Amino acid sequence: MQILTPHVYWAQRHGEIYLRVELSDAKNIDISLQENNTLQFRGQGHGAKGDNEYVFSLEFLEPVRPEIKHKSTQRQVDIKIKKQEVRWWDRLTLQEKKPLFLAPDFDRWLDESDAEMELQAKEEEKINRISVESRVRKDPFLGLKRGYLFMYNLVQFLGFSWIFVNMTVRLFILGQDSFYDTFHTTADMMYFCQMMAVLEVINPLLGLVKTGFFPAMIQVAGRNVILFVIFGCLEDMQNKAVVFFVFYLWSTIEIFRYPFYMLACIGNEWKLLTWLRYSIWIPLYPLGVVAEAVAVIQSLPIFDETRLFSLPLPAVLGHSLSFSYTLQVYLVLMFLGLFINFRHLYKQRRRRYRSKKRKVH
Ligand SMILES: CCCCCCCCCCCCC[C@@H](O)CC(=O)SCCNC(=O)CCNC(=O)[C@H](O)C(C)(C)COP(=O)(O)OP(=O)(O)OC[C@H]1O[C@@H](n2cnc3c(N)ncnc32)[C@H](O)[C@@H]1OP(=O)(O)O
Repeated sequence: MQILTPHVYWAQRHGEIYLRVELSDAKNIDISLQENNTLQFRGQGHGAKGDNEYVFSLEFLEPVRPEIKHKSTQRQVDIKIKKQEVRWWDRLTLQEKKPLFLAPDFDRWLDESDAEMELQAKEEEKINRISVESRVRKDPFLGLKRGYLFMYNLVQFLGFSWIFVNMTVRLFILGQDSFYDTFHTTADMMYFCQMMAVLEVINPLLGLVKTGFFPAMIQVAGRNVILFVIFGCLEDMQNKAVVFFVFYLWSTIEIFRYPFYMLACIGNEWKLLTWLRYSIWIPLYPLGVVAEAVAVIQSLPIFDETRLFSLPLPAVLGHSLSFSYTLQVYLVLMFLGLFINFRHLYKQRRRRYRSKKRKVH
């Protein structure tokens, strides 16, 4: 039997070296690490020169640990060696000239920065796993909390779906005429959903969800001002077309957001739904704010006329201060709120897609 050298392919990570020896059906494999940090391989199998005994040795650039793992498959022998120190090597062998039988393993090859990202992702995954495990262990009410959130999201989903379907069907049947009685046909359900939405401000305070308190507060307070003060208190506003646009924009986002949360509660994800949840706010949010601003502007003369919620003033300053002035300040706050929440949602979107990308590597 001739003694030959097999083709060997290599790749590294910060902590390990991977060797792939092109030897199929290998047997009598003997791998050892010599004192001079040299790996000796001997084995019989089918290589480039047919069935033979194949041998090679590699003196590593830096010290490696003596425990060497290997696995022989029908196609190859995989060897995993741990580096003594976790760091990137410039090359594999001490001798600068690469042995002829050695080549990079492009199936496993990563350059240093990619390997660093992989390492970071693994580390993050480990930390996440540990924190999830410790949360599960520490929190005996986790099941109850998830159940509550699931039910909350389900109820909101059903509520907003009802509004959305109702408005869509009416739009198809009645056309533009449906704009003017949106409030009378859907307001009760919208009142219910928006009252329930107050829980979205309470949930982060109780630590039930990771949402920021301020973005949730801006969102819920902003909508409730429009629904309960502008539409709810002014009958003249209730049959305006703007109600249709406001309700339609609100319910369009929510029929995707709540099912997304429901799936998250049961540890599931549907990629298309995730994309919709983290994308359609981009056109909808500014449109929603514009629709709400139109509603506020349309309500200003009505508040001036009816003097509803006007602030009594001392006689020298006039009769009373119309609520429309408060609403003009609110109009400015609305665009500030738009800016804060747009930035928040943009960050949430980036966070979601950045961590997803890392997981893929
Ligand atoms: C200071 C005084 C202010 C007074 C107000 C003055 C200004 C008001 C102006 C307001 C303008 C509002 C305009 C608006 O009404 C117009 C519209 O809505 S138009 C329609 C489009 N709208 C939208 O797209 C907004 C929809 N709303 C939201 O997205 C949220 O309400 C918001 C708080 C803005 C952001 O949500 P969140 O921070 O929660 O982001 P995530 O969805 O990524 O969630 C973070 C993690 O928490 C988990 N989570 C959150 N909620 C739940 C839940 N209910 N159940 C289960 N899990 C939940 C979620 O899964 C995420 O977890 P992970 O990171 O692990 O994935």
